[in-house]
Amino acid sequence: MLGSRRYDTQVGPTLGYSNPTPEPTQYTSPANLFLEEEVYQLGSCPGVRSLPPGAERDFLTLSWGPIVYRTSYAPETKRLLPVFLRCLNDAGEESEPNHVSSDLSEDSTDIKIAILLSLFPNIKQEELLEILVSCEGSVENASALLSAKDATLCTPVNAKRVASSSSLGVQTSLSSHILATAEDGSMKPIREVTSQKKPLPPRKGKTLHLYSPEDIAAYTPCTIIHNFLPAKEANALLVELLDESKHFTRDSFQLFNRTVQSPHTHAVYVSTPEEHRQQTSEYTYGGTYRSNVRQATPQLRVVSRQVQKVVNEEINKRIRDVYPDGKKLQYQSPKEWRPNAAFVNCYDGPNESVGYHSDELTYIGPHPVIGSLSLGVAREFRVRRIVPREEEAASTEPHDNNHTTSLPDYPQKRTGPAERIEAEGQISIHLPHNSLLVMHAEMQEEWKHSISPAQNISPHPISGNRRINITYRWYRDTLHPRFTPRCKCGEHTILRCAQRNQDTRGRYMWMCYAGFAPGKEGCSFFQWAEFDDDGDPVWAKKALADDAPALTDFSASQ
Ligand SMILES: O=C(O)CCC(=O)C(=O)O
Ligand SMILES: [Fe+2]
Repeated sequence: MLGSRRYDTQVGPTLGYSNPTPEPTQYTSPANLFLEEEVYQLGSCPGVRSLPPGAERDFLTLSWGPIVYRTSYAPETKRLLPVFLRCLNDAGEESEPNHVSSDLSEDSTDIKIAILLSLFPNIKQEELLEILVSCEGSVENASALLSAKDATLCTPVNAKRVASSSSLGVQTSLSSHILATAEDGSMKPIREVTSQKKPLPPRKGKTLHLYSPEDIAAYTPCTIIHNFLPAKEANALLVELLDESKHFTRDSFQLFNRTVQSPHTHAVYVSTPEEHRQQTSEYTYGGTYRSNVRQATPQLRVVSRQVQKVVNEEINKRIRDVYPDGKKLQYQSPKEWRPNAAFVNCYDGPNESVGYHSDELTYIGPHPVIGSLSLGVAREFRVRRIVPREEEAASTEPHDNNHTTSLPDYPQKRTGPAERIEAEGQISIHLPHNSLLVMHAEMQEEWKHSISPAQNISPHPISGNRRINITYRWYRDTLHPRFTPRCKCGEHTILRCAQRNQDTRGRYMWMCYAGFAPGKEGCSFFQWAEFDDDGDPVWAKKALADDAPALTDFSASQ
C-alpha cells in the first residue's frame, strides 16, 4: 500500500528521522512493538527511512511543501505517526504528484493535528482541534495563535498550569482562555464557538480515517473510550478469550446455491445454564439454532459490569448532547442498558474480516445500543451511512453470518458496495487494544459497519496476529422467541428495518429467514412490526406479564 506510493519531497508531504538507514528493522520486545509498526510502515514508504536498532529517536521532521517542522519525538507525536503516515498514503492516493497541494488549508485534519502536536506536545489533541477549527483550519494561524508571546495561554503561569495539569492527567481547558468570533459576530470562548460548527462529512469515494474520540463522536453514531480497562485487566481478559477461541466456530449461510462461511470465528456467551439451554434450543439465528454457545467466563462477567456502567453514561451523554431536544430516540429503550449476551469474535491474521452489515435486531430490538470491546491486534472498523435510494429489494436480502444481517451487498441491486463507497464515502475508525466502542441507538438502522481485511498489522505482544472483539448486547425480554411471530414454515421470523427505500425507510418488519440457512427453503412471510415508543412490540407486554423473565444480565447472575 504505502510501498506503491511515490512522494515528491518538493511539494508533497514527507517525514524523516535523524540518522536514517534504508533497511527496516525487526523489533521483538513488547516495549518496542509500537516502533515496529512505525518502522514497518516507514520502511515501505519511499523517501522515508527508518532508524537502525538502538538509535535514539530524539527528533522528528515533519514537512509539507516549504514548511518543515523539526521537533522532539514526544509520545504524542509518536502516537500520531501512523496517522500522519496514513494521511500521506491517502494524499498520495488522491493526487497526482504535481497536483499535491502545498496549501495547508486543504490537508486532512489529522495531518494538521499531527503537525500541531509535534509543535505543542503539551497541549491536548482536542484543544488543538478546537483551536484549529477556530482558525478555519489554518495550521499557520493556529500555530501563531498558540505560540504568540502575548497570548494568554502562553504566559508562564498558564504554561505551568498546562504542564502540571497534564502530568496529573487532568488538562485545564485552554479553549476557555481563547476567544473566537461566533456566528453572530460576538467574541466567545472557542469551545462554545467550535461546538456549533458541524464537521465535514467524508468525501465521496474516500475513506476518512478517524482516531480521536471527539472526531469519532462528531462524524459517526459511535463513541470510543481508549484504554478502557486497567492494562492488567485487559490483558487478563485477552488471555482468557484467546484460550476460549479454540472453541470458536465459523457460521455458515446460504447465498443462492452456495454455502458460505464467515471470514472469522466466534461464539456467544450467556450467564446461566438455563440461558445456554434457551440459546441452543429456542433462539434461532439465520434460520438455525446455535451450537457455539458458552457460559460467560469470570473475566467476561467482571468486565461486563464496567461496560454496563460506561455504556449507560455514554447513552445519557448522547441523548443530552446530540439527540433532538435532548430526548431519547423513538423506539430506543428508556431503561438502563443491561448486557445479557456477549458475542466474541476472533480475527486470526490480517485477512480475517467481517463484511459490511447491520446487526440483526430480532432479539435486541429497534434502536439498540451495543458495547464493543477490542483486544489484541488493532484493526480498522469501517462504517458508512445507508443512503436511501428509489428501489429497494428488501424482501430478498441475504445474511453474511448468523448474528448479523448483510443488507447492501446483494447482486440483484443496481449498485454494489464499491459503488456505494464511491458514492457515499466511508469512515475508518482505528480500534486499538483495550478500546471500548459504543454503537449508539441510530447505528444499526442508519449505518453499516465492517472489519475490513488489513494490508498489514502490528503483532500484539500477547495475541500475536489475533484480534478479539466482544460485543455486549442486551436481549430484550419482550422479544423472546416465544413471543415473536412464526412464518408459514413454522420457523422463527427475524426483525429487520427497511433502510433504503425512501417510502418505507425506518419501518420494521418480521420476515422468514429460513431460506438463508443451508439446506432450508424459506417462505414469503412478511409482516410489518409495530412497537410502542420504548421499542417493545405492542403484543409482548401483556404476554410477558403472564410469564417469567427470559434472560439474566451478567451482573445479576454473579
Ligand atoms: O469485530 C468487530 O469490531 C465488529 C464485530 C461485529 O460487527 C459483530 O459482531 O456484529
Ligand atoms: Fe456487527
